[in-house]
Amino acid sequence: MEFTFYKYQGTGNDFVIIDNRELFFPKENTALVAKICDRRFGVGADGLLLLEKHHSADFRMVYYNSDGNLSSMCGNGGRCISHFAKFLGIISEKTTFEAVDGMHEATVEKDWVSLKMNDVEKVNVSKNYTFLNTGSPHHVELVSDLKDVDVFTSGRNIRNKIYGKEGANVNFVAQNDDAVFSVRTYERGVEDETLSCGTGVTAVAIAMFEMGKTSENKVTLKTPGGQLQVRFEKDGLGYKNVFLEGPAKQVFKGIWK
Ligand SMILES: N[C@@H](CCC[C@H](N)C(=O)O)C(=O)O
Repeated sequence: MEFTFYKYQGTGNDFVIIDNRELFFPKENTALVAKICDRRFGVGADGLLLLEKHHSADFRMVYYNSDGNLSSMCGNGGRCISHFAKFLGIISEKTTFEAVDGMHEATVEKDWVSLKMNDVEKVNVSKNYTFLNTGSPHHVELVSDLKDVDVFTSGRNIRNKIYGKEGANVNFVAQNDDAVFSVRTYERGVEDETLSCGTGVTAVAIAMFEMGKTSENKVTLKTPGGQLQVRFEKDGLGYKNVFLEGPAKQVFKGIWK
């Protein structure tokens, strides 16, 4: 099977994106998705995104983790696919699209994408960590030695021992300044540390506000792959008008054979 694909990265979280408006892609073929995402036998990516037609919105986003399975919302993927929709001429600057967790709005200005995330209903703060869902489930834990954390081993243990079969993504965080945090994330479905996670940094920003670590509602998140901004409004027990903002880039185009 031969088809054109595009490779994108958003702060180092990388994706293969395919224009599937003609519905040619075999969506049930998880082995093919995993092979495309394999860094030695395929293109290599943290995930694969399909752009499809939608009856009322600009497009639909279908997201697979690199293990080949469909998953929950991907924030950096949402920013990259919005950039791709502009590249295809489906949208100009602003878009509304549907993802697995519902409708999203985004604005694309050159290689900078602002993505509206879903409202967060509640944040569970416990003694050693905070858990919340920003479209995907996230464990957030403050650490004193971020650069020395074994993200793979500790992240995998937490993902499996606390969250069981369904799992969760695990974010380790250090505070740099009042509204600046560094984050390293173990991603479920990639089963490794990635260079950045959009729903993860969104979860970190909100968790830090909820825990009283910052009083700012616009937070800078530094990841190993680059810098993102998250802004939000507190709304009762939850959060609304949550925006994830940062760079997204098309890095190459290829033919899968
Ligand atoms: N990289 C993503 C998160 C993708 C989903 C996650 N791996 C999961 O299965 O929960 C992001 O940028 O949000």
